[in-house]
Parts: sequence; structure tokens; C-alpha cells
Amino acid sequence: MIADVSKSDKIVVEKSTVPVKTAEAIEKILTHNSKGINYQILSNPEFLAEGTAIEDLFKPDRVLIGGRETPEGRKAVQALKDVYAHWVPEDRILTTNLWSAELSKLAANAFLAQRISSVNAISALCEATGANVTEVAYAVGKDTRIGPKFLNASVGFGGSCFQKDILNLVYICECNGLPEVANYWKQVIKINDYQKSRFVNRVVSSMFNTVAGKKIAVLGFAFKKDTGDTRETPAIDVCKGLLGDKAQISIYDPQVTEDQIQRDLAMNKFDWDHPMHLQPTSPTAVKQVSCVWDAYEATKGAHGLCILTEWDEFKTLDYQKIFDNMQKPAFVFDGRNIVDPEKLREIGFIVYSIGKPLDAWLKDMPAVA
Ligand SMILES: NC(=O)C1=CN([C@@H]2O[C@H](COP(=O)(O)OP(=O)(O)OC[C@H]3O[C@@H](n4cnc5c(N)ncnc54)[C@H](O)[C@@H]3O)[C@@H](O)[C@H]2O)C=CC1
Ligand SMILES: O=C(O)[C@H]1O[C@H](OP(=O)(O)OP(=O)(O)OC[C@H]2O[C@@H](n3ccc(=O)[nH]c3=O)[C@H](O)[C@@H]2O)[C@H](O)[C@@H](O)[C@@H]1O
Repeated sequence: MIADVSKSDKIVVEKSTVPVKTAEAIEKILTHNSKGINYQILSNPEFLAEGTAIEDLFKPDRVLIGGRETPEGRKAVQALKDVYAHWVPEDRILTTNLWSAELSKLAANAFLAQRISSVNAISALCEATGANVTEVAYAVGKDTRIGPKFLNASVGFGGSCFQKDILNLVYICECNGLPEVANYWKQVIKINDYQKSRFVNRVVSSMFNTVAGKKIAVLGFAFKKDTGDTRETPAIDVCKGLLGDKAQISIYDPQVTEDQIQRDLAMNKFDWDHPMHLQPTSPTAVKQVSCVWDAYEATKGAHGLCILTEWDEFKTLDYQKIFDNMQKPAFVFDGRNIVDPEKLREIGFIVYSIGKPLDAWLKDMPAVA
């Protein structure tokens, strides 16, 4: 398409996260259709995160531009650098060769996801030993070589990119004859899957080894707060796990629509990556799932409540009111460590917080149902 409409030399910029060597494929296609026009392909991966996109755009940690190491390539890199120089300090604009730029984006996402899987792996050990994952993460993160960010234990990471990008990295390693490296990165996803099923097991085993016919309130469905995006959200796996044991689920998320939730729960794994026009227009509603527009409504008459997204409003709910309207014993399973377990225990809840010392009730129950 670019070749069809171009009338003068062009710089083509890759912003998407792509397999290493994609620029080469683009270059070949454009060159073969060029009609005498010259193209320079640059890799300029996007590092913004959802929920903080504008801030990330205005104040990026770094901007990365990769290009061909030829005079024309360097000129194209400089042209794009000049655009960013309008608002990004020069020392934050990094220039590299094309393949380094493409690979750096995959590597950055893999490192970020690896940190979460690392702290989540430690959270399982904390529960087994009486350590507190928040204290451990704080102590570990105080080492300036490690740093404090991205060490929040959770029910698992989600979002459209981490899993996709790691699988991309794994595929590239396998294609390049590096199975050991591929297996190393695969483990980050395996731990993420383990964390989600571990959470479901905790819910089921705590509630007398079954949630069949029990009402479970789910607070939060988006993959993180401040977005309505549900792609690869851990809530999908947790809800499917609970539905597998025949729970009745009542979901409240401030941003996600009922239609989206039903669509997500009706879809097979990885179908999220299919364009909307290939998805069923009216998916069969999952009958045991209801979606409500209020946390109090979701928890009314519930046997247990699961917090799956760290929305700020969940921190300030009236948990006494929630407790009064729930079945007893009333359970809270905090998949984001946003509530104070001690305060909730004082109210009367049985509380499970990821990676925190278990209360007496949970200690007596097997970790796996
Ligand atoms: N969403 C985010 O916060 C960030 C996304 N990225 C990267 O940006 C890219 C786009 O991400 P999103 O906008 O979130 O995805 P998206 O799913 O909203 O948009 C992707 C678009 O590509 C189209 N598409 C998919 N396969 C195609 C194909 N084979 N041929 C032509 N078009 C195709 C889809 O129909 C869709 O319109 C991805 O590579 C992602 O990794 C990078 C940083 C942040
Ligand atoms: O390539 C992309 O699309 C983007 O992917 C991530 O951004 P995003 O997925 O929007 O959100 P994150 O803030 O990274 O969170 C991802 C997941 O990890 C979880 N998470 C994050 C941090 C943490 O400490 N613990 C944790 O469980 C979040 O809840 C969420 O489910 C990266 O942070 C961006 O730099 C990158 O540009």
C-alpha cells in the first residue's frame, strides 16, 4: 500500500512490537515494488503502558531508534531523532542498529514479565513459610541493582503484550536453534499460568473443596486498573477455573462492559488476538455469570469475593457493609494485595492475600483442592 501511493523517497517507521528481522521483510517488499523510490525502514518501538500512555509519551524513560548502518540509514535515524528532540532530552534518545531496536522491545517486555513471575514464584514460597511477599519484595528492591518497581505480587500478569511478546521471543529462539534459551523464557509464562491456577485452587480449597452452586463476587475484570482492556486478563482464567467447578459468578468492573466479559468467557484461549470482525457477534452468554454495576450488588449474598484488578475504588469500599450482606463464613481472596488483611479479619472475614502469612483457617486447608 505504501509503495502504491508513494511519489517520493520515504522513511517507514515500525512502531509495533515485531519479530526481529521484520524490517528486512518490509524492506524487501517495498524495494520490489518501489518504482524507483528509496525506502528507509526504521525500528522505533513503542514503550508506553496502558493507563499511563500520555505521561509515557511526554516523559519517556528512553526513545529507541534503530536503522541501517549506511549513510542513508543514519540520515533517516537523524530525521526521526529530530522529531523527538522537540520534547525528549537528547540523552534519552538511543540509536542502534535495526535488529537491536527490534529485539530490545521484546527483551524489555520479557524482563518486565520475568520480574512479575519471579516475585509471584516467591509469593508461593512465602505462603508456605510464613514470610510476607510485600516485605520480601521491599527488601529485595532496596538493592539499587534490582530496584523497587514492578515487584508487586499478583494473581498474574495480563495484557495483550507480555505473553505475546515472550512467545514471540521463544519462537525466534527456537528458529535460531536456541532451545535452552527458548525454555528459559517459556518458564516466565508457565509461572504466570501456575499463579492463576494456584489462586483458583486456594479459593476452592478454602471453601470446603468446592464452589459448586456458591456465589462468588469478582471485583475487577480488566488486566490492570485505569483501563477497560481485558486482553489476556488473569480474570478470564480465574473465572473459567471457578466456572469449571460450577460456581455462580457475579462480576463488577468499573470499565468493562457485560458484553465484553461474556465474549471473553465464551472465547477459547488466544482467540482474543483475532480481529473483532472474526469474533462471534452475539456470543452465547455464560449462564452462571452475571455482570452488575456496583461492588455491593456483586457481593450481596455471596459466599466469597475475589479482587482481580487493583482499582482504587476497591480500597475504600465499606467492607463492614459487604460482610453484613454476605453468607458466612465470608471469604476475601485478594489477588492484588490492595486490602488490609488484618482490618478485614477484625470485621470477621477469612482473608487470603497473595504471598502473605495465611490465617488459621487457610493453614488447615490443603493448598490444592
Ligand atoms: N496496547 C499497548 O499499550 C501497546 C501496544 N504496543 C504494540 O503495538 C501494536 C499494536 O497494539 P494494539 O494497538 O494494542 O493492538 P490492536 O489489537 O488494538 O491493534 C492491532 C491492529 O492490527 C490489525 N491486524 C492484526 N493482524 C493483522 C494482519 N495480519 N494484517 C493486518 N492487520 C492486522 C488488527 O485488526 C488491529 O486493528 C502491537 O505490536 C503491540 O505489541 C506497544 C506498546 C504499547
Ligand atoms: O508492549 C506493550 O504493550 C507494553 O506492555 C507493558 O504495558 P502494559 O501491558 O500496558 O501494562 P503493565 O503496567 O506493564 O502491566 C502488565 C501486567 O502486569 C501486571 N503487573 C505489573 C506490575 C507488577 O508489579 N505486578 C503485576 O502483576 C499488571 O497488573 C498487568 O496485568 C509494558 O509495561 C510497556 O512498557 C509496554 O510498552
